[in-house]
Formats: sequence, structure tokens, C-alpha cells
Amino acid sequence: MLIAPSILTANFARLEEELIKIESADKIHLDVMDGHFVPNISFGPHISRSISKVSKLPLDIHLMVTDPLFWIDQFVFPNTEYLTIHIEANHTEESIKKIKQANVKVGLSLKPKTKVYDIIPYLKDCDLVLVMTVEPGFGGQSFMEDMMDKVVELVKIRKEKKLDFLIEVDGGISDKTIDICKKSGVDMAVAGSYVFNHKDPKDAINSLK
Ligand SMILES: O=C(CO)[C@@H](O)[C@H](O)COP(=O)(O)O
Ligand SMILES: [Co+2]
Repeated sequence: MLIAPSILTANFARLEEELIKIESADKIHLDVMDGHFVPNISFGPHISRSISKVSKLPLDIHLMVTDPLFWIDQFVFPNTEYLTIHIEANHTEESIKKIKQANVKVGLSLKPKTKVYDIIPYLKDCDLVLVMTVEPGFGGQSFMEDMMDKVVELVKIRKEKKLDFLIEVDGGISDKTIDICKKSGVDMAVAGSYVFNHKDPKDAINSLK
């Protein structure tokens, strides 16, 4: 299981120290919120760029923004691996094109109420599908186990259509919820509060892996 800690629960006044604590992870998950697509504002390109300069890990950037087309270029750093947009946001097709033009891997996310059916036309262009296991907007919420049906469905579609996107889950991931994710076929899990509220974030990452 690949683990991507979300820094949303980190201490932003001591960000570099927090980043050192998660050096053993596979990616860093950056939750970008515009206060419109979700009812919260997190951070934008400036802080993301600073993070990209001090961390050696690849960046998994989750854009919870209404207009990804406007923002995509501003999150292309040398270590941006994935730029994930939401199917519920504007201009999905053009945004996917723009991410590809920037030579970044394409991620597509769906909120809990959105069906896998809605993203099928875009799956051939995806390197990653992010299944939200909480309503996007805040860290520290409870895991929605019924989202595992979507993971199982995606594993089936990926096989049938001979595609190779990764399946990622995000929200409420902990030592209590990681097993069902693995059994359902998840490749990569985002964990925010479980990692940063743990007395030793490195142990938390290890236990998830
Ligand atoms: O995208 C989001 C929330 O919108 C997530 O990445 C959360 O920030 C994960 O936090 P935890 O649920 O693990 O605390
Ligand atoms: Co996220």
C-alpha cells in the first residue's frame, strides 16, 4: 500500500519539521481548497511551492477548486507527480488536457455522492482515480465504508478495459480502516489526522504500510 500523508492536520507554523517527520512516506498529499468548491480555504501555490522545495517526496496534489483550468499551471513544480481534479468541478476535459500538456500525471476524484459511471468516459486518460471516503473540505472526519463498493467497481472496470490507473482513497484512513481498503483493491491511501496526530508519524506510516 502506497501512503501519502495529507499535511492538512500538520502544524503550519512548523511545516519543515512536520515534513521531516513523514520522510518515509511514498508521496506528500497537498489539499488545495478554494473556499468555493468546498466550504474551506487551505493554502495555494505559494505555500505548495515552498513545500516542493524542501521535500524530496513526489507531490500528490488534490485540487478541490471550482476552476482547475485557472490553477493547474500554478501547481506544476519539478516534483509534482499527480494533479488531481474533481469530476464535479468545471471543464474536466480541458483540465485533463492541460495536466497532460504539463507532463504531469492525471488524477480524477469523485465525491461520495458521485457515481463511478460518471467518470467512465475519462478513465482512459487517468493515471489515478481518487475515491473520496469523506465529504471533501476538512480533515478528521469518519471513513465512509460504503465507498469501498466504488473501489471494487473500479478494479473490475480497470481489468475489463485493460487500463492501469492507480486507485487512491482519501478521508478517515487509520489503522482501523486500512485493511478494508487493501481488501477492496486500493493502491494508495491518503492519511492526514491519523499520521499527524500520532505520537510518532513514522510509526503511523509504517503501520498503514
Ligand atoms: O481531501 C481531504 C479532505 O478534503 C483529505 O486529504 C483530508 O485532509 C484527509 O484527512 P484525514 O481524514 O486523514 O484526517
Ligand atoms: Co485530499
